[in-house]
Amino acid sequence: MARLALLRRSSSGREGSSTEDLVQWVRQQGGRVLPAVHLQRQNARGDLGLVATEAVQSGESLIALPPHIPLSLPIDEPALAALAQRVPEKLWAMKLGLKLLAERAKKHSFWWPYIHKLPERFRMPVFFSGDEIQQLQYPPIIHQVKKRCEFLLQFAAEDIPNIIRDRGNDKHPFGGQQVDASALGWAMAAVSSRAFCVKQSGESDCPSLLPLVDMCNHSFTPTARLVQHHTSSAQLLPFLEVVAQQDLERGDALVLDYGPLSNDILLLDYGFVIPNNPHDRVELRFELQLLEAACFAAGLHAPSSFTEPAPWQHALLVQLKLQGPDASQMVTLGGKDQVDCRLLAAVRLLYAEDGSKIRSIGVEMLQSWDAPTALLGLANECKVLRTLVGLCMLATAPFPTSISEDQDLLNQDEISENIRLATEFRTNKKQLLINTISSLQLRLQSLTMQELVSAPR
Ligand SMILES: C[S@@+](CC[C@H](N)C(=O)[O-])C[C@H]1O[C@@H](n2cnc3c(N)ncnc32)[C@H](O)[C@@H]1O
Repeated sequence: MARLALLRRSSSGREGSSTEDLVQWVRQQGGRVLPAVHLQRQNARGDLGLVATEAVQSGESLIALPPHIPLSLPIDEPALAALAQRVPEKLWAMKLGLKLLAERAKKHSFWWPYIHKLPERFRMPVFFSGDEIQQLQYPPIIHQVKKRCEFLLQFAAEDIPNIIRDRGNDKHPFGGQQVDASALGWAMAAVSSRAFCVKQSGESDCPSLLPLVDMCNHSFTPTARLVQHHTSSAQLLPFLEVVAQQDLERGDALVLDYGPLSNDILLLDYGFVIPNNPHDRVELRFELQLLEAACFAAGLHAPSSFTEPAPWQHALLVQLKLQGPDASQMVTLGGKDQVDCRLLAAVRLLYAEDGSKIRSIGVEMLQSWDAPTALLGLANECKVLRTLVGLCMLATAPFPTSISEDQDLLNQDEISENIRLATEFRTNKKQLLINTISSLQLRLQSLTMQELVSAPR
């Protein structure tokens, strides 16, 4: 796969300028920034973040933006709008990214003080080399990264030249400047890692870049929150506000919760991962052959239903949308519930001898761990748990390195940032599977105890 060259920008960028410029610009534009709020460099890489330099009380307004400051859709220029229409809906960040690129190309863009403060490089895996992408070791994410790279390369090589040819050079969407796959990748990464969903006047949600607010880093235990006020554009303040979520001490970071995001999304869209992320999962495609292999891995004999489900079992798998024309076969391992509820129900029903009990308890209940006793009997539930453990073991197979090998690599100072990120990503996935195996085994132990207690003497 072709590597996207790192973007070179003509301006001096964020490294050459004061962190106060952006705060001053927001104030000049009618925004409010509490004097205690400061933009600071976080590390040698030049990453920025907001901190409180004095104590702040919970509920205090930290930043307030008027409605004209956010950079958001729609796109007014026809050539750019036509280009944005060619972007698939799920790559929404690219649509706003096109507008960001067009503004960056303008000599006197209103948003220049903001654009100039954006990072020059991003750490998302679309900027990795082919080998670094392979180091992620997790097929679903490798697939997504390759698709994004292909899109960027194709959009730069075909869609942009086609629009310029159709519309003429005088209506060039980027003011005559050449935009290659690397520049597109920069814009998509800038938007995906910084845009917030904001309600527009028509009440529809719209991704928007919020200058200064987007200098808040992420935490699942945030110290601040974003509040949107309903205001007409005639009213100046406040439109969007960052409010202290708790009392802040001098030196506390202003961190927002970006949402319940998995490490897949954090890596692809933000270029970082969170260890023990409660929203992370491992994805699998539901296939009976895989479940059969999981039985064997768990040392169980797979009943014939695993190769040929009875008609009533097939009907229930269709109802769970794991088989049939409307099937969506992606299921997950990990998280609070340990496994996808549809997967739990499927394994339970495949081990059941007849459908009468399931009909009485209902397919909803079959998907839940909440029943006080084993739903279809202790023997059934033990086999279900062992099969799910076997499935987790199989899910570790695509990872060629062990967690301890990953740790050894992470302990080396000289590894590149990309390899470090890829290794952190894959080791977290493996840890998630190990945690899931432990939780399932704990359930199994407690069931075995119940079985012993209830067994006739
Ligand atoms: C909305 S921006 C926040 C400001 C950013 N630090 C900057 O220098 O412009 C989001 C980016 O900040 C970084 N970031 C935010 N929260 C982070 C976290 N908890 N751990 C690591 N990086 C984080 C990531 O690079 C992410 O793409």
